[in-house]
Amino acid sequence: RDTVVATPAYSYYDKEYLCAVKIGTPPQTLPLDFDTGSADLWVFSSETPSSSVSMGKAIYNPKNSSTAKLVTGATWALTYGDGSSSSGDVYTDNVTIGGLNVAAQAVESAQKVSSQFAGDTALSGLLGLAFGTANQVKPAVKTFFDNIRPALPLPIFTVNLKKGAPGSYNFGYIDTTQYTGALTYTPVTPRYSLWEFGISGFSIGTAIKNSTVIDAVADTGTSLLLLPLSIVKAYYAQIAGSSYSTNYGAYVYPCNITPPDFNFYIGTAKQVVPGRYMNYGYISNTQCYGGIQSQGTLMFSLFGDIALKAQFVVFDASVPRIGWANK
Ligand SMILES: Cc1cc(CN)n(C)n1
Repeated sequence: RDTVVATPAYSYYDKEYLCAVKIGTPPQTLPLDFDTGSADLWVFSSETPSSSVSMGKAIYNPKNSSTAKLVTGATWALTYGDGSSSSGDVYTDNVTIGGLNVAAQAVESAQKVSSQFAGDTALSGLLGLAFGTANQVKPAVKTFFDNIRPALPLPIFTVNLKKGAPGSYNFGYIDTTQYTGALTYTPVTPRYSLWEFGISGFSIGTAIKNSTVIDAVADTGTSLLLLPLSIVKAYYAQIAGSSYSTNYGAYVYPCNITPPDFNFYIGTAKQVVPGRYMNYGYISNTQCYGGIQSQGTLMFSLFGDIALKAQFVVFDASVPRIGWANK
């Protein structure tokens, strides 16, 4: 069964989830951040300035791989929603995830990385799982999922991230033991080549449902749950002692309080993000960084890891559609 373990890095607050990916011959294993919010597979490599490569970080060295081939003239450059960036050139090489192997997968080698990546001692790159039309290589290359898709029994992958514990990405099948209740599907509109879907409403704690359609993107590469400011304000209004910290540019709350659940609705199905999942880390002895924050000027809400770790999610490219279940 083609599954790969997703281990939380900085597991106190689950900043990101990393999966072991084997690249080259003989295989070089790198921990990559699987990101449904982007479509490039890029890695720290022997071409990355050593000043940007933290001690002990696994890198890809194409010179040590008998199956590596430079893609002459191909280049890439990425800037993510949080302002981080990277760029470089491109090789093809053997890439294996779980039991799945792609012989000539485009592997984007970083010749430049921004300070956020240089300062991240855990990850060795990203593996994009958004739609291939978002790939930033010139000329464009295929994502791992697009390459492996014809070999899968079903054109899907599932995401089962967990709070402070390893979860899993499964390719081509649904493990029905990974969730409770029913899976509820809703269409995906890949307007921006992203896994963009509509939720039919939300509720805070035990309050009744607010029926309002919200445009959202499921993004495993984003740590938080980013929502419209009006909803964020209504949420923190339920937490005595919470406030907006201009210092952090974020809502914070007293760590000794368990926040209310945040519930979102897929059709009529209620999907729960438990309040105990909302602690994104201590910023002092008493104040904690909230897992729900404002989406600001973004044209959609971002359902990042704070929401995803409470759910079992099916990313189904056949329609496309996305399926949600509590667990
Ligand atoms: C590195 C990275 C990935 C993502 C989500 N797609 N962000 C916001 N930053």
